[in-house]
Amino acid sequence: MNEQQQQKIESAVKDILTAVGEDPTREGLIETPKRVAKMYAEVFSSLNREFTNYKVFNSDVQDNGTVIVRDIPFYSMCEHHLLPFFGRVTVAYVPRDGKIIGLSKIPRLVDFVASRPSVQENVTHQIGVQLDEILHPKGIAVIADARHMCMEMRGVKKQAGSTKTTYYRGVFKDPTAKRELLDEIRLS
Ligand SMILES: Nc1nc2c(ncn2[C@@H]2O[C@H](COP(=O)(O)OP(=O)(O)OP(=O)(O)O)[C@@H](O)[C@H]2O)c(=O)[nH]1
Ligand SMILES: [Zn+2]
Repeated sequence: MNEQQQQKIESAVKDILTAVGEDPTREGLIETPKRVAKMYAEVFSSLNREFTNYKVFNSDVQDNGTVIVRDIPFYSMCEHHLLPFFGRVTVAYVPRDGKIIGLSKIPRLVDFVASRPSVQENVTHQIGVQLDEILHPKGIAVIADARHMCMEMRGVKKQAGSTKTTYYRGVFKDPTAKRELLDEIRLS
Protein backbone atom coordinates (compact mmCIF):
# COMPACT_ATOMS: atom_id res chain seq x y z
CA MET A 1 0.00 0.00 0.00
CA ASN A 2 1.46 3.38 -0.96
CA GLU A 3 1.64 6.60 1.04
CA GLN A 4 -1.38 8.10 -0.69
CA GLN A 5 -3.57 5.06 0.10
CA GLN A 6 -2.45 5.14 3.74
CA GLN A 7 -3.33 8.83 4.02
CA LYS A 8 -6.78 8.17 2.55
CA ILE A 9 -7.37 5.47 5.16
CA GLU A 10 -6.20 7.77 7.95
CA SER A 11 -8.56 10.49 6.87
CA ALA A 12 -11.46 8.02 6.48
CA VAL A 13 -10.82 6.60 9.96
CA LYS A 14 -10.87 10.13 11.42
CA ASP A 15 -14.24 10.69 9.70
CA ILE A 16 -15.62 7.41 11.07
CA LEU A 17 -14.48 8.28 14.59
CA THR A 18 -16.17 11.67 14.33
CA ALA A 19 -19.30 10.13 12.83
CA VAL A 20 -19.70 7.63 15.67
CA GLY A 21 -19.48 10.48 18.17
CA GLU A 22 -15.85 10.14 19.20
CA ASP A 23 -13.28 12.89 19.46
CA PRO A 24 -10.39 11.87 17.18
CA THR A 25 -8.16 14.50 18.84
CA ARG A 26 -8.34 12.98 22.33
CA GLU A 27 -5.13 11.46 23.53
CA GLY A 28 -6.09 7.80 23.22
CA LEU A 29 -7.25 8.22 19.62
CA ILE A 30 -4.71 10.63 18.23
CA GLU A 31 -2.53 7.88 16.74
CA THR A 32 -5.44 5.59 15.89
CA PRO A 33 -5.99 6.57 12.22
CA LYS A 34 -2.30 5.97 11.54
CA ARG A 35 -2.40 2.63 13.35
CA VAL A 36 -5.51 1.52 11.48
CA ALA A 37 -3.93 2.47 8.14
CA LYS A 38 -0.86 0.45 9.05
CA MET A 39 -3.04 -2.46 10.15
CA TYR A 40 -5.02 -2.45 6.87
CA ALA A 41 -1.80 -2.36 4.89
CA GLU A 42 -0.85 -5.55 6.73
CA VAL A 43 -4.14 -7.48 6.78
CA PHE A 44 -4.98 -6.52 3.16
CA SER A 45 -1.45 -6.94 1.90
CA SER A 46 -2.33 -9.32 -0.94
CA LEU A 47 -4.77 -6.97 -2.68
CA ASN A 48 -3.78 -6.40 -6.31
CA ARG A 49 -0.85 -8.76 -5.95
CA GLU A 50 -0.04 -12.22 -7.24
CA PHE A 51 1.37 -15.17 -5.34
CA THR A 52 4.75 -15.59 -6.99
CA ASN A 53 7.39 -16.35 -4.40
CA TYR A 54 7.65 -20.13 -4.73
CA LYS A 55 9.53 -22.80 -6.65
CA VAL A 56 8.25 -26.08 -7.96
CA PHE A 57 10.58 -29.00 -7.27
CA ASN A 58 10.79 -32.42 -8.83
CA SER A 59 10.91 -35.10 -6.17
CA ASP A 60 12.86 -38.27 -6.92
CA VAL A 61 9.81 -40.31 -6.15
CA GLN A 62 7.38 -40.38 -9.03
CA ASP A 63 4.55 -42.00 -7.16
CA ASN A 64 4.26 -39.72 -4.14
CA GLY A 65 1.61 -40.35 -1.56
CA THR A 66 -0.59 -37.57 -0.29
CA VAL A 67 1.05 -34.46 1.11
CA ILE A 68 -0.99 -33.13 4.03
CA VAL A 69 -0.26 -29.86 5.83
CA ARG A 70 -2.62 -29.85 8.72
CA ASP A 71 -4.18 -27.19 10.94
CA ILE A 72 -2.58 -24.10 9.44
CA PRO A 73 -3.89 -21.09 11.39
CA PHE A 74 -5.33 -18.31 9.26
CA TYR A 75 -6.85 -14.87 9.86
CA SER A 76 -8.96 -12.95 7.38
CA MET A 77 -11.49 -10.11 7.29
CA CYS A 78 -15.05 -10.69 6.16
CA GLU A 79 -15.93 -8.59 3.18
CA HIS A 80 -19.40 -7.81 4.53
CA HIS A 81 -18.50 -6.19 7.85
CA LEU A 82 -14.70 -5.94 7.81
CA LEU A 83 -14.59 -8.02 10.98
CA PRO A 84 -12.18 -10.90 11.44
CA PHE A 85 -12.88 -14.51 10.75
CA PHE A 86 -10.18 -16.96 11.71
CA GLY A 87 -9.51 -20.60 12.16
CA ARG A 88 -7.48 -23.46 10.78
CA VAL A 89 -7.12 -24.94 7.36
CA THR A 90 -5.80 -28.29 6.25
CA VAL A 91 -4.39 -28.58 2.74
CA ALA A 92 -3.72 -31.90 1.04
CA TYR A 93 -2.55 -32.75 -2.46
CA VAL A 94 -1.42 -35.74 -4.47
CA PRO A 95 1.55 -34.69 -6.64
CA ARG A 96 1.56 -35.38 -10.37
CA ASP A 97 4.81 -36.55 -12.01
CA GLY A 98 6.73 -35.92 -8.77
CA LYS A 99 6.03 -32.17 -8.86
CA ILE A 100 6.03 -30.69 -5.37
CA ILE A 101 6.24 -27.28 -3.70
CA GLY A 102 8.30 -26.24 -0.66
CA LEU A 103 6.21 -27.10 2.40
CA SER A 104 6.42 -23.60 3.88
CA LYS A 105 4.85 -22.21 0.71
CA ILE A 106 1.52 -23.77 1.62
CA PRO A 107 1.03 -21.72 4.82
CA ARG A 108 2.38 -18.75 2.85
CA LEU A 109 -0.28 -19.34 0.20
CA VAL A 110 -2.92 -19.56 2.93
CA ASP A 111 -1.73 -16.22 4.39
CA PHE A 112 -1.67 -14.66 0.96
CA VAL A 113 -5.20 -15.72 0.06
CA ALA A 114 -6.54 -14.67 3.48
CA SER A 115 -4.93 -11.20 3.35
CA ARG A 116 -7.78 -9.35 1.65
CA PRO A 117 -11.47 -8.80 2.36
CA SER A 118 -13.13 -12.13 1.67
CA VAL A 119 -15.55 -14.82 2.75
CA GLN A 120 -14.55 -18.22 4.04
CA GLU A 121 -15.79 -20.00 0.93
CA ASN A 122 -13.52 -17.85 -1.25
CA VAL A 123 -10.47 -18.31 0.95
CA THR A 124 -10.98 -22.08 0.79
CA HIS A 125 -11.61 -22.05 -2.96
CA GLN A 126 -8.71 -19.73 -3.79
CA ILE A 127 -6.20 -21.87 -1.89
CA GLY A 128 -7.33 -24.83 -3.99
CA VAL A 129 -7.41 -22.97 -7.30
CA GLN A 130 -3.98 -21.40 -6.84
CA LEU A 131 -2.38 -24.67 -5.77
CA ASP A 132 -3.98 -26.30 -8.79
CA GLU A 133 -2.44 -23.68 -11.08
CA ILE A 134 0.98 -24.06 -9.50
CA LEU A 135 1.21 -27.87 -9.39
CA HIS A 136 -1.57 -29.41 -11.50
CA PRO A 137 -1.68 -32.20 -8.92
CA LYS A 138 -3.76 -35.37 -9.18
CA GLY A 139 -5.95 -34.18 -6.37
CA ILE A 140 -6.42 -31.33 -3.93
CA ALA A 141 -8.40 -31.04 -0.72
CA VAL A 142 -8.76 -27.88 1.33
CA ILE A 143 -10.74 -28.05 4.56
CA ALA A 144 -11.23 -24.85 6.56
CA ASP A 145 -12.83 -24.36 9.93
CA ALA A 146 -13.38 -20.83 11.18
CA ARG A 147 -15.13 -18.53 13.64
CA HIS A 148 -16.70 -15.33 12.43
CA MET A 149 -16.69 -12.26 14.64
CA CYS A 150 -19.53 -10.73 12.63
CA MET A 151 -21.73 -13.59 13.79
CA GLU A 152 -20.43 -13.69 17.35
CA MET A 153 -20.01 -10.13 18.58
CA ARG A 154 -22.82 -8.51 16.57
CA GLY A 155 -25.85 -9.42 14.46
CA VAL A 156 -27.21 -12.82 15.44
CA LYS A 157 -24.67 -13.00 18.29
CA LYS A 158 -24.61 -16.74 18.03
CA GLN A 159 -21.49 -18.69 18.60
CA ALA A 160 -22.56 -21.19 15.97
CA GLY A 161 -19.62 -23.46 16.80
CA SER A 162 -17.52 -23.01 13.73
CA THR A 163 -18.11 -22.99 9.99
CA LYS A 164 -16.54 -25.62 7.80
CA THR A 165 -15.86 -25.11 4.10
CA THR A 166 -14.22 -27.55 1.71
CA TYR A 167 -12.71 -27.78 -1.74
CA TYR A 168 -12.13 -31.19 -3.31
CA ARG A 169 -10.69 -31.74 -6.78
CA GLY A 170 -9.31 -34.64 -8.81
CA VAL A 171 -8.85 -37.89 -6.94
CA PHE A 172 -10.53 -36.51 -3.81
CA LYS A 173 -13.83 -36.28 -5.65
CA ASP A 174 -13.94 -40.05 -5.23
CA PRO A 175 -15.82 -40.85 -1.99
CA THR A 176 -13.39 -43.63 -0.97
CA ALA A 177 -10.32 -41.44 -1.49
CA LYS A 178 -12.01 -38.62 0.39
CA ARG A 179 -12.91 -40.94 3.29
CA GLU A 180 -9.32 -42.28 3.44
CA LEU A 181 -7.98 -38.72 3.49
CA LEU A 182 -10.33 -37.68 6.29
CA ASP A 183 -9.34 -40.79 8.30
CA GLU A 184 -5.67 -39.95 7.72
CA ILE A 185 -6.15 -36.36 8.89
CA ARG A 186 -8.03 -37.51 11.98
CA LEU A 187 -5.47 -40.12 12.93
CA SER A 188 -2.28 -38.28 12.14
N1 LIG B 1 -21.30 -17.26 3.14
C1 LIG B 1 -20.65 -16.50 4.03
N2 LIG B 1 -21.34 -15.58 4.71
C2 LIG B 1 -20.69 -14.83 5.61
C3 LIG B 1 -19.32 -14.98 5.88
N3 LIG B 1 -18.96 -14.08 6.83
C4 LIG B 1 -20.11 -13.42 7.12
N4 LIG B 1 -21.15 -13.86 6.40
C5 LIG B 1 -22.59 -13.49 6.36
O1 LIG B 1 -22.81 -12.45 5.47
C6 LIG B 1 -24.16 -12.05 5.63
C7 LIG B 1 -24.36 -10.60 5.28
O2 LIG B 1 -25.73 -10.41 5.34
P1 LIG B 1 -26.51 -9.03 5.24
O3 LIG B 1 -27.96 -9.29 5.52
O4 LIG B 1 -26.15 -8.33 3.98
O5 LIG B 1 -25.83 -8.17 6.42
P2 LIG B 1 -26.35 -7.93 7.91
O6 LIG B 1 -27.61 -7.16 7.89
O7 LIG B 1 -25.20 -7.30 8.65
O8 LIG B 1 -26.64 -9.40 8.39
P3 LIG B 1 -26.60 -10.04 9.86
O9 LIG B 1 -25.19 -10.49 10.11
O10 LIG B 1 -27.57 -11.20 9.80
O11 LIG B 1 -27.04 -8.97 10.83
C8 LIG B 1 -24.51 -12.43 7.05
O12 LIG B 1 -25.48 -13.44 7.00
C9 LIG B 1 -23.20 -12.98 7.62
O13 LIG B 1 -23.39 -14.00 8.57
C10 LIG B 1 -18.62 -15.97 5.14
O14 LIG B 1 -17.41 -16.16 5.28
N5 LIG B 1 -19.33 -16.71 4.24
ZN1 LIG C 1 -19.34 -10.44 8.14
